[in-house]
Parts: sequence; C-alpha cells; structure tokens
Amino acid sequence: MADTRFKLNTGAEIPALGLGTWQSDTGLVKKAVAYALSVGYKHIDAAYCYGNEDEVGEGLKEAFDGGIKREDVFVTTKLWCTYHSRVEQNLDMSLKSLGLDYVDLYLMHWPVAMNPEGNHEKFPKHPDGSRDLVKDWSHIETWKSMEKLLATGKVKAIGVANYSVRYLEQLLPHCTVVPAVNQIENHPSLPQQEIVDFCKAKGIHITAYSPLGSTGSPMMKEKAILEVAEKRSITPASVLLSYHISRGSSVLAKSVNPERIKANMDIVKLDASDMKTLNDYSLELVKSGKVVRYVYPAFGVEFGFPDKS
Ligand SMILES: NC(=O)C1=CN([C@@H]2O[C@H](COP(=O)(O)OP(=O)(O)OC[C@H]3O[C@@H](n4cnc5c(N)ncnc54)[C@H](OP(=O)(O)O)[C@@H]3O)[C@@H](O)[C@H]2O)C=CC1
Ligand SMILES: O=C[C@H](O)[C@@H](O)[C@@H](O)[C@H](O)C(=O)O
Repeated sequence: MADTRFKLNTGAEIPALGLGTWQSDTGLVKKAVAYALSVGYKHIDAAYCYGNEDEVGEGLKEAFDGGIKREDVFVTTKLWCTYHSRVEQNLDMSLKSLGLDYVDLYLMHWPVAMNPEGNHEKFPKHPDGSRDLVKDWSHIETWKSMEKLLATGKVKAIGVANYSVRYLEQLLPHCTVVPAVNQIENHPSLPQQEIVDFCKAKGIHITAYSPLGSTGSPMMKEKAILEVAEKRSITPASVLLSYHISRGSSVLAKSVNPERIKANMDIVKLDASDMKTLNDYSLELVKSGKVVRYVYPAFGVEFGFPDKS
C-alpha cells in the first residue's frame, strides 16, 4: 500500500508516504534520499530551515542520473519564518540548493514571522533568549505572497503547516487559493481530530509529520501500538505509518538508515478493529488531557492548538 496516492484540491496527486529530512545529518541525507528513491519512495519532504537542502538536492540528482524521472517524484519544501516578507527569494534559495526548477508543494512552515534583520539568519533572538518575532506581521500577508508564486511555475501547489482551526478560520476568508495541504504533527497520541475534520471539510489534505514521535521514535513503545503490531504480525512502525493512510492522510517518516527506510514502506490496510484499538487509545488521552505533542518550538506564540490553549 506504500504506492497509495491522494488527490489534492489542485487535481495533482500526493504520494501517501514521504521521506522526512528534518535532523537528517549532512553526510547521510544524500544517501538516504537516493536510496529511498531507488527502492520506490516517490515523495521527499524538505525545508529551507533544515539546512540540508544542498545534500537533499545531491540525493535527488543521483536518483535522476540513475534514470528516475523528475515528474515521478513529489518534492515539498517550506518557507522559513525569517523570510515571510521575502517569499520568492526564499523559494529561489531552496530551488537552487535542491537543484530543481520547481517544487510540487511549497508550504508556509509556521504561521509566524521572525525578524529578517535580526541577529541570526534563521533563529534571531532577543537578549533574553526569546525568539525575535515580527509581532505585527500577519500570516495572511504571507499567504498572499505564496499565492503569487503559482503564476511563476516554480511551485505546483501551495499549502501550510502547523495550522490550527483558529488560524485556518482567520486565513480562509482571505484566500484566493485554498491551501492544498496542511502538514501537522499527527499520531495516535496527538490525533488532532478537530483539525483533521476541518481540513477534510474544506478540501485541504492532511500530511502527518513525526508519525513515530520524532527523535528516537518514542511512539513505537506505546501499548496500543504494540497490541496492534502483535495482532497483525507487523512492526510498530508499520502500525504508526499505516494509521494515517487509513485516515486518508499522507505521512512523512524520517530515517537515514537504509534498513529502516525500506522497512517504513511496509504499509498495510488496518482493519476496523485495529483502528478502534488506536482510536480508543487516542480518545482516552484526549479525555484525560494527556495528548503528547513532540514538536513545539519556543516561538512563544499561541498557535490555537487545543492541547496548548
Ligand atoms: N512541518 C513541520 O513543522 C515539521 C515537519 N516534519 C517533517 O516530518 C518528517 C518526519 O518527522 P520527524 O520529526 O523527523 O520524526 P519521525 O516520527 O519520522 O521519527 C524519526 C525518528 O525515528 C527513527 N526511525 C525512523 N524509522 C524507524 C524505524 N522503522 N524503526 C525505528 N526507528 C525509526 C529515526 O531514526 P533513524 O534516522 O536513525 O532511522 C528518527 O530518530 C521530518 O523529517 C520532516 O520532514 C517534522 C516535524 C515538523
Ligand atoms: O519541521 C520541523 C520543525 O518545525 C522545525 O523546523 C522547528 O521545530 C525548528 O527547528 C524550530 O526550532 O522552530
């Protein structure tokens, strides 16, 4: 089932499984990308902020030199927060590093702008250590610039990441183009049902990030996951990745290890009783206020996530 695809509101298809590249060390990520594409991945998730797009680009080049066609790979990258007032410039920087003339999807990485003239190119800070934000900058302004990119041919689709219902409700009335995707942290310990349902109703596809619980894959030790894995004789990683495909979402798994990259393609159709076990586990966490969000950078901003409000 790793070859499942979902239709975007642009008419294009997004391959259900993507290779993540956040925290993929330089020296390893070129091989990871080239290897993943050689064994059948069709979707690579990158970001300017990850600082490794040059190497991701080298991995893509190796794959293209080996005969894989550009049009058969779905490449996503993201606008970083210090570039909200310079959207096309940041896209051009990513395209140059990736060695591409277009990306399939360009996302606003977080709906918050950081000072483009601060004391660091990506993570400007105030003397007290807090992030140097442009507090009066609206993410709607950024989206307007993202919409203009479509006419350049440098992006096939545009979308957002880390948007809550609250932020989408602010954005949608001002959109000429509805985001194709909202990329969010999602796994049975953070089901985010309200945003998943809201996006579905608006025709916005969900891509799940950190499906294994991010660094060190802590979700793989959760009892409900182990229970389904044992019952189906599959790995916990397979349960965690398959869960999203059953929910109609695409999913990104990061690995720089060839065995794990290959193993993560083992996506199966979970049945109703498997999904019930996982959903009951999620509901219990939601009811007791114990959902777990692994990725919550210190922006000091209220993003409208129900678990953080
Ligand atoms: N839009 C956004 O703000 C965000 C987007 N993302 C995107 O989503 C991707 C995935 O999320 P990420 O946070 O990286 O975390 P994941 O949930 O993909 O987990 C990655 C961790 O799991 C390990 N791992 C991977 N596969 C296996 C396996 N089969 N068995 C055991 N361990 C495994 C990896 O180690 P190893 O490499 O050694 O295998 C790494 O430590 C990111 O890389 C990025 O592309 C992520 C966070 C935020
Ligand atoms: O995509 C992954 C994450 O969003 C990552 O880009 C952020 O967590 C960033 O490191 C930050 O500290 O703001």
